[in-house]
Order: sequence, then structure tokens, then C-alpha cells
Amino acid sequence: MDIEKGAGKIAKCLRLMLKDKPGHLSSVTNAIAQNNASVGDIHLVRVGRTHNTREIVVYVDSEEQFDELVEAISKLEGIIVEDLIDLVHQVHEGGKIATRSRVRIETITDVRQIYTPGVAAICKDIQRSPELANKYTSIPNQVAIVTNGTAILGLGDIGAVAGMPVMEGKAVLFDHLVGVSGVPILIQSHDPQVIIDTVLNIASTFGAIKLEDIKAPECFLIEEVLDAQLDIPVMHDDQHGTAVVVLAALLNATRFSGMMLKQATVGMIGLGAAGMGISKLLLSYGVKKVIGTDIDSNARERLVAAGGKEGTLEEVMQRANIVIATTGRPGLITPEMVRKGSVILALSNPNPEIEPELAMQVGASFAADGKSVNNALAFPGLFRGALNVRATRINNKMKIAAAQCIARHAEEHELVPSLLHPDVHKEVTAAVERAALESGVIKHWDGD
Ligand SMILES: NC(=O)C1=CN([C@@H]2O[C@H](COP(=O)(O)OP(=O)(O)OC[C@H]3O[C@@H](n4cnc5c(N)ncnc54)[C@H](O)[C@@H]3O)[C@@H](O)[C@H]2O)C=CC1
Ligand SMILES: CC(=O)C(=O)O
Ligand SMILES: [Mg+2]
Repeated sequence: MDIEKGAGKIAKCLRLMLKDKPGHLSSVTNAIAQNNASVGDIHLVRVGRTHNTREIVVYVDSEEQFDELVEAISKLEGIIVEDLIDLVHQVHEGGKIATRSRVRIETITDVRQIYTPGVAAICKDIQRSPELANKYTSIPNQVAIVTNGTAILGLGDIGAVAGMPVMEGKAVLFDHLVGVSGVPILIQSHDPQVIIDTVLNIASTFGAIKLEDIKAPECFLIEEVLDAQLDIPVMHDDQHGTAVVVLAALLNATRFSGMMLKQATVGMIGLGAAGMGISKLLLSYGVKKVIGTDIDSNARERLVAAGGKEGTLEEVMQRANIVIATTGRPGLITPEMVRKGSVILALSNPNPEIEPELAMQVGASFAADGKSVNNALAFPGLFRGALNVRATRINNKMKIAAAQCIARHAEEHELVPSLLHPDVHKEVTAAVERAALESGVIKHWDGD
């Protein structure tokens, strides 16, 4: 089901008993339309003598709107609301991922091959030639998804365990979109050195390390040290995955509005992990004017050190042609602040600094939020491509190649393609592989 395209953002499900007579289902869909909600999937779950039971998914903007809709439907003649199903909690029951075997076991001979005694021959091969781990184990297809829970989406420091559903979500996307096994690693520490040491000690299990939802400024040091010490790719998704998808969105936004990205004034609101990752990639792409604000003076200094300028929130909103917000503060951008014709990417999740519809109503030329301009468009292909060619790192050339590829897959007047675009992740993978090969960050590549 396509939540992005639904009128509302929240998917809800009602189980209804409807009299088996013409007109009852349409009275329900009418009530949904009258309450400004929209209809998703409809499943017939039970056929009775006088009544049928159907589960109907509806998209709403708020819990209040859903309550009003349920009340309206309960008053309809011939309809009984049997249950309200919470789809989000339902899909999380039991967790979203599991380790599954890639081999079948049918006989005891199979057991003796995959396990002892057969397996010992493989162990000894790898002991003699460690390189063979890439052929005979799952290591080169496994990516650690490492968090300490300090910046889970825009929810703040809620702890690593509370962040696990996000890490599992990233693992599901890895598997579904590019066949990578993502393994969540929860680290119970705020100390960068503990995180560095923990990752260094477990890194040999993985083909790459994806840091996730670790707050600034600790995330910068952690990534820098791990990148220097490990010969596998280490990438903090909130910095670089986000930067790639933002660059893709801006390549399209500026093309549609006849602006030159490199000449535009880009305003950054929030200079944490995401804000700094975006600023650095835009500066290295050639954007000349990046002006940024943050409530933390150290963060503003970081931008200046990287080649940007600092300003107040008001200055950023008045001067920038393009505004990118990554503060975790819903509603921070008020309608009065929006400059006519500007591009607004309000990227905080789960709720943006300004709703895109509102920004457009008050004069933005393009606006998007963090669920459509989302690093999930970038990280699968970045890691898949890097793993495929055994790149030792993910460099700017690979990131820019990924961004250009994502931008090309958007439909006319779309900033970025759908996350479920049938080709985008395959094509990003190929673009990243080419860029890695061209920039020589390959440990060993035998060409097949
Ligand atoms: N759409 C996407 O793909 C992504 C979205 N994000 C979103 O960006 C937000 C920030 O994430 P991170 O950068 O990882 O967190 P972070 O904690 O590293 O950075 C947040 C920054 O915002 C600043 N900030 C907070 N309130 C502010 C205000 N009122 N005005 C100016 N600056 C303010 C903080 O001082 C901090 O520097 C989150 O809501 C997250 O969901 C992050 C990564 C990807
Ligand atoms: C998308 C993402 O990584 C975040 O909001 O933190
Ligand atoms: Mg994140």
C-alpha cells in the first residue's frame, strides 16, 4: 500500500460488519470521503449469512480525524464497527527481522556438510587464506547498523533499545531493496571511545559499517576514527545518506525552477549530523553560498570551518533560495517565514519543520518533508555498490554519482523518485560501483 500517495499520513484499519445488501460499502466510502480521509486496501475477511466482515484501511492526518471518522461510520445504518486495528503495532509484533538459513537441511548428510565435521575444512581454508572468508561466509554481505540511541529520528536521546525499531526498519529496507543483511548493533554508551572500540572489535563480522542516529558532535569523531582504522566502508547514514538524497532533490528542484544550484544561496537550519553532512556535500559539489543556523554555537562554528557562513534563523529564511531544515523541531518554520519562490526541504522525522502543503500554499516553489526526501533512497545503493566492488570507503565521488542517479530517476516535477521505484536502487548500485572503480578505493577486485 502506498502511504506516500494517500491523502493522509497515518494508515489506520477498521474491521466492519456490513449488511450483505447493495449500498452499505459505498456508504462507508462516502463517509470516509466526507471526513477528508482516503480509502486504502479493502479485504473481505468473513462472509456471513446476513453480514460480511471487511477490513478497510483509511489514511488520515491525525488521531482526532480518525476518531471523528469512526464515530461517523458507527452511526451508519447496517454497519457495525467490530474492531480498530493498529497496523503499525501489528507489523512490529515479534520484531521485523530474523536470521534465516540460506541452505536447506533434509538429511543428516546435509548437517555434516554445513556443520561439523564438514565445516572444519572451510575454517582451515580461511585460516590459511583469510581472503576466502569473502567467498565462504556471509561477511561480505553483512552490514552492521550501529547506534547508541542518541538521535533516534527527531525523537532525541531515547536510548539504543527504544531505537531498535528504526534499526530493524533500516535492515528490512536493506534486505528488500538490495539484498544486504543489515544487523542492528545497540551500544549502551555515550562515550565515543566506547563506540569506536566496540565497532573495531566486531568489525570483522561485517563487510561495512553503517552508523545510525548517533547525535552530533560525537558522530563526527566516531566516523572519522573508524573510517581511518578500518579497511571496510564506514558511513554515518544521517550525515551522508541524507546529503546524497538532498543533493538529488536539489538537482531537480533547481532544474525545474531554472536556478543554478552552484549559484544558489542554500540555508541550513540545524547543523547536527544531517545538517553538517548536507552542508559539506553541497560545498564539495560546488555550491558557493551556504548559510546556516543552529541553537548551538559550536555547531555554527563547524559550518564556518567547513566553508559556510553563519546567520540567524530569520536571516537564513530571508536570504536563502533553498532552505534545508534538520532540527528535529516540528513547526519551527512558520508560514510567515517562507520566502516566495524558495525551495523548502523540511526533513525532520517523524514530523517536519513545516508541512510541505503549507509551505507551498504560502509561496514555496517546491517543498518536501523527510519521509519523501529520505536517506533510504541512498543508503541501499551506496552500500550495495561499495560491497560489490569491495570498496574500502564511500567517498564524495561515489556520493555525487549516487545523487545524480537518484535525480535522474524522478518523474517530471518530482524532486526524488519513490523509494519503491523499480530500478533506482539497482542503478544507484551500478553508479556507485563505477565511481568507486574510477576513484581507486578498491581493496581487491578480480573483475567477476
Ligand atoms: N529525511 C532524512 O533522510 C533524514 C532526516 N533527519 C532528521 O533530521 C533531524 C536531526 O537529525 P540529526 O542531524 O541526526 O540530529 P542531531 O542531534 O545530530 O542534530 C540536530 C541539530 O539541530 C539543532 N537544533 C535543535 N533545535 C534547533 C532550533 N530550534 N534551531 C536551530 N537548530 C536547532 C541541534 O542543536 C543540533 O545541532 C531529525 O529529526 C531527523 O529525523 C536526519 C537524517 C536523515
Ligand atoms: C531518515 C533518518 O535516518 C532519520 O530521520 O534519522
Ligand atoms: Mg537516521
